[in-house]
Amino acid sequence: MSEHELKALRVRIDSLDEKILELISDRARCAEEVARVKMAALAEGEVPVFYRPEREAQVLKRVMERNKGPLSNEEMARLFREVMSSCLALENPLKVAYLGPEGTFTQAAAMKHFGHAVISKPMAAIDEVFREVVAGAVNFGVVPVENSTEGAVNHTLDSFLEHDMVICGEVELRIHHHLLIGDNTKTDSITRIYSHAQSLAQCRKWLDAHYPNVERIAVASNAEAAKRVKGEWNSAAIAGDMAAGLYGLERLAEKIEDRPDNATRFLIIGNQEVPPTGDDKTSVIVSMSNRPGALHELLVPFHDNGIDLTRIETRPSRSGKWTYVFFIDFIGHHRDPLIKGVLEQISQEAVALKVLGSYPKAVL
Ligand SMILES: O=C(O)C(=O)C[C@]1(C(=O)O)C=C[C@@H](O)C=C1
Repeated sequence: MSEHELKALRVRIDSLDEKILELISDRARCAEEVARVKMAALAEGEVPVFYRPEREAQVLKRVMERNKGPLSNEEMARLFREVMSSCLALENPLKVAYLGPEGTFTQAAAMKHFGHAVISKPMAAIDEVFREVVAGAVNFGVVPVENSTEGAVNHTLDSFLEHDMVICGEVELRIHHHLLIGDNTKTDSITRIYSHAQSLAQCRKWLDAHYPNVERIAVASNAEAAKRVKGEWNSAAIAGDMAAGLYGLERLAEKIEDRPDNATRFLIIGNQEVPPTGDDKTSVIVSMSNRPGALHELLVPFHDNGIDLTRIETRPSRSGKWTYVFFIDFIGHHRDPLIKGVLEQISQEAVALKVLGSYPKAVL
């Protein structure tokens, strides 16, 4: 390509950027107007709701449907995600707590869901994320709930039994683990590998094949593992891109997870009910009496009404030894008449039924 051609293309890019800049500013001014309208419509004592996950899901879906390339739908939606995040911050910046410390996959999930224009607060444990939301110190919390290789995150499920919380959204994140080392690491003398227990489990086969005799040490988070490696010459960590970047570590081996489709699902918890979008999921907790056929009775109404169950998990209940509660996720919104009917049917048979929330299916 000649210098002349390159120059001409850059002039075109500059002119397009000016237009994009103007359009983004117009959009931001529109969001400011939206905030004004929302405030004006408030009844006395009513609290304004600036964040509208159902609307955000619609905006992102529309972008993906209309996108003609060359950028992929996901890439384009990510750009709009950030534009919307900045527009919302103009209306009212959100405070979001997540399972920290900085550099965890949960932080990456929080950024994927809310964009970067939020005030984020790392918490030391899942239960603390719940408490922070209950106390009203933040608007929303982000916690992991299941991994495609290792299954349920029991701390999160159990926290729902203790706190009254609304699930306002879900995020799915592809999890890629790397073996990370610091500037001082002697690669032929590695005697210990740090990571979170779930990540060690997700890379078990790779570790058996490549580092069979190296001690595996479970620590509180992948970010904590990365932090430790910085000060030790004989250790490595298993963690993701965010932790590697944060602590300036090098990738000795990339994408070492045993399953290439390894993914984790996270939930957004808050106090805000989310209206239907037409493409929603609902999560409920049900406890049944301990008698033969109880689980069958619970599942029949879903089957009879053709409702798609996406997940069912059992946890010990807090009310007695060998009694259980079921966490069930299914497609639909609890305000849909069909779902309403099914939930009424179930509550007649159940000891207790609690709707944890209906929320838009993950868009990205
Ligand atoms: O439509 C709204 O209610 C807005 O506040 C605007 C907007 C946006 O930028 O599109 C911003 C924040 C909301 O979470 C949803 C959408």
